[in-house]
Amino acid sequence: MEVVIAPGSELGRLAASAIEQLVRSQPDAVLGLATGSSPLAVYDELARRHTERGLSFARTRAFMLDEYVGLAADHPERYRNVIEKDLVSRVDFAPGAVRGPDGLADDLVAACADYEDAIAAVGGVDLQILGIGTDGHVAFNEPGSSLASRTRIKTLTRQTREDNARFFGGDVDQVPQHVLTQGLATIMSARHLVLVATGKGKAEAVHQLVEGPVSAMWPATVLQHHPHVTVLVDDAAASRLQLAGYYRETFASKPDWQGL
Ligand SMILES: N[C@@H]1[C@@H](O)[C@H](O)[C@@H](COP(=O)(O)O)O[C@@H]1O
Repeated sequence: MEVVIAPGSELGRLAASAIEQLVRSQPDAVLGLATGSSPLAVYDELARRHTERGLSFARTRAFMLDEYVGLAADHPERYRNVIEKDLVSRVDFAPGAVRGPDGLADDLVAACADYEDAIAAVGGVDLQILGIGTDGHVAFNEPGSSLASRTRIKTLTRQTREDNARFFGGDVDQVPQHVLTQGLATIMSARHLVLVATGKGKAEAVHQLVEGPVSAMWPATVLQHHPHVTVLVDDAAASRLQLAGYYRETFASKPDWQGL
């Protein structure tokens, strides 16, 4: 696991560079997209590179991590609509190239299985962008999630609904209780995981993710078993890391050509 501690403004550029390198060398790459505030700087930077440098996603496919169950098709907080606004509408993905779990399906269990099949059918995700919840969830894999889980229905914790209430006018009761989410094993199948976390509120989750014991109580800790993980954090999110000095030194002495 590589930990990079850098100013918030730099984190988006680092993640975007990893994506640019992948997409330029492999235009039909498969990306994994996350919603939430953490990846926004990455998406802003990708949109800028698309406009200014001609970075194209015309042959790239993408899969989203998760979706609320039951939000109307035109609800602004439906993750499919959020990613459309934050990234898809600003670059040049082909129609239908970006997919998410169908939180409006009549048969949610079948929709989860179909989603797993769709990811497998394109050969899996090459680079997955991730955020992390204050309770250590990734996607919507809440504490207690099986470390071997696949895409399925989950019930959100009160904590996550309170954290996400800011997107629903501050009203926690408007945040759906149920979601469809890629499982931890689904996420672990991606070839490169790039997790972005900023702010003091994420410091304990980041400490557990990088330095804690692997446990379903902090679902993100399963990433310690993945061979290629990049954790991009600002100073505040890094503030509880015990080996912060070592991570800083390691990154400072890394040759440029190595990439993330
Ligand atoms: N399902 C999403 C996660 O994918 C995201 O990583 C997390 C953190 O969100 P944010 O980046 O807004 O703090 O919360 C949400 O619940």
